[in-house]
Amino acid sequence: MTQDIPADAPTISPPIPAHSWAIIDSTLREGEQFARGNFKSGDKIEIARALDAFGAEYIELTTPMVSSQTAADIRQLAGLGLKAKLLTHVRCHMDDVQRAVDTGVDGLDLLFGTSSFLREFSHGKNIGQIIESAQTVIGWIKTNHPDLELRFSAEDTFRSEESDLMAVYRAVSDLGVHRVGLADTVGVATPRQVYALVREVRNVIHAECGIEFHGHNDTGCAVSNAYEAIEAGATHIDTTILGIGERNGITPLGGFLARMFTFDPQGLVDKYNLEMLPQLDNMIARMVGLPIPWNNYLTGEFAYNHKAGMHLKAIYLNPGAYEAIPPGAFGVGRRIQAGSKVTGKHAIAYKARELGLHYGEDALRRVTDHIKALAENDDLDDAHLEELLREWVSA
Ligand SMILES: CC(=O)SCCNC(=O)CCNC(=O)[C@H](O)C(C)(C)COP(=O)(O)OP(=O)(O)OC[C@H]1O[C@@H](n2cnc3c(N)ncnc32)[C@H](O)[C@@H]1OP(=O)(O)O
Ligand SMILES: O=C(O)CCC(=O)C(=O)O
Ligand SMILES: [Mg+2]
Repeated sequence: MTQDIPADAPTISPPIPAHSWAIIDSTLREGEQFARGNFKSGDKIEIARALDAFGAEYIELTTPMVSSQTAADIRQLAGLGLKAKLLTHVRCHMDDVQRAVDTGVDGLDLLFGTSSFLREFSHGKNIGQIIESAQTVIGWIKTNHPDLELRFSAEDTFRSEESDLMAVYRAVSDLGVHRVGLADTVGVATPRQVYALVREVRNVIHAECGIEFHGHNDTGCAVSNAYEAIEAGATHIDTTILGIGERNGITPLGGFLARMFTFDPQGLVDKYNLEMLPQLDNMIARMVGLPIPWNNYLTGEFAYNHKAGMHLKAIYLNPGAYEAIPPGAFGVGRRIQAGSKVTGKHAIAYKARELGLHYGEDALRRVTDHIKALAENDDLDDAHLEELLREWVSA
């Protein structure tokens, strides 16, 4: 983590210092719930080591209740001696917790659905019973495993009654959990709702208790909602590499980092090995057998493609004119696509100069018009463009 960001990297206000929040990467939990997420023991080690080298503060693992192989994998991951803290995600139930405390993880992420949907159709408990279970389970852990980091999340938070939520969060905070979790389980929350609810929860929990946000992307708000949670005082954000998870997934690590980079670029560089992002995205794309989407944040094939003449003129002078984030900070390069009908004379002049070719003003106009006409129905690739520019000079 030694790279420096360019002096002209843009920042926007309000500044949100990177040290005020941490990532809980859930590729090895939520990611296992993705349609194509079925990680073998070796894959899990590769993912955990890569996230650790990247600098993720926490890695969340699925519950040991899944299978005896999963429990063995958790034990193996916990024995790797990673810097990242390992958490396992379990139901608020003594059977799960007793299995989890034997795995050697650093903490448990407990959850209980609080919305009427989940109370009726998932577990059948009312709010009083949920609080009683939390008291039993958390009380037992605090007595028998006081070193474990504990989080309690109200699953489907944003479709739960506010008064129910506040009763649950107040109770678990009184029981001494380290964090409470707000989960937008079906991806329905708006950024404004997330902001307001995090602020409200902040008022009912103890000052030293952290707030975690987990956001699904069903309505395209997973990154904005994570950002709003932090702005309102959340301390931990759940991500997965490429955003993989149930349905269309959760806040993607890359998209979240892109968002936060604009507030405190140096803070991110100090915390994370950002240049590893392409390696992380490629690793998961390979393991799930799908390509990185072309428009993926930062690492998509065309995430840094510049094409229009007006853009290209400015990009050559200062890339910051059309880039919020310098691609080099995340180990990716930009592409200049000069051979299209939307190109302009400045782009063609720059391209020619790179080849050691120079045109007068009239010739530049003519060659530009020629290229635009040729590309009317099909863009020219770089090789074709270069050939044409050389021919034009020698003609
Ligand atoms: C939104 C989320 O992503 S939540 C996390 C989801 N993660 C997982 O489901 C982990 C993988 N799951 C599994 O391997 C299995 O579902 C297991 C091992 C957890 C449970 O398997 P089964 O015993 O076969 O039960 P099944 O999955 O059919 O049903 C869920 C059970 O959990 C119970 N349950 C649901 N939420 C909770 C909770 N927060 N605390 C306690 N129990 C819960 C349900 O009541 C139901 O138990 P029941 O049969 O006694 O009513
Ligand atoms: O435990 C949590 O906070 C989140 C669980 C989950 O995956 C969800 O609600 O979508
Ligand atoms: Mg989820």
